[in-house]
Amino acid sequence: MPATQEYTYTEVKGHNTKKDLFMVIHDKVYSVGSFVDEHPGGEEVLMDVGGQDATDSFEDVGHSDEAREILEGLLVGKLRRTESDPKPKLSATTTSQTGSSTDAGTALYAFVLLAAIVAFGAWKYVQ
Ligand code: HEM
Repeated sequence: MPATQEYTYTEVKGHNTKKDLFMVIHDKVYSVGSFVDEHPGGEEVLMDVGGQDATDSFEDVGHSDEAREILEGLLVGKLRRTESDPKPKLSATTTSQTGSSTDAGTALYAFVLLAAIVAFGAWKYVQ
């Protein structure tokens, strides 16, 4: 099947059995039936997201490049969204990165403040 084939969300939903399992990751449609038994993370998790958008589940695990290569081999087409379809899922990475940069900023601020106090103490000491 050519990778340019388009599927609607309703069509993807119809493929939710172990042998005929479709899932959507980053708006692309994958047919994972042949891989279910080989998945190192087990068949259960794949069945849970069968016929659905699995972008979050797939990215949350932090799959390796090898996993992404396998994924490309399972590609059957792309998703054609209609008005009533669920919105595209965003990767959680962006949010957590913003969080950690704020933490780093706070730590730097505290460090500079502490260094100033120590410098002031040292200056007083030598007077
Ligand atoms: C067709 C899509 C998927 C492919 C090709 C795939 C492939 C793989 C591969 C190759 C691994 C071994 C570790 C690695 O290389 O990263 C792995 C591990 C894992 N996968 Fe997936 N995966 C897919 C979808 C999912 C989904 C939707 C979930 C849902 C939660 C999931 C959960 C896991 C877990 C929990 C592990 C860790 C297993 C362990 O280390 O014990 N995977 N997957």
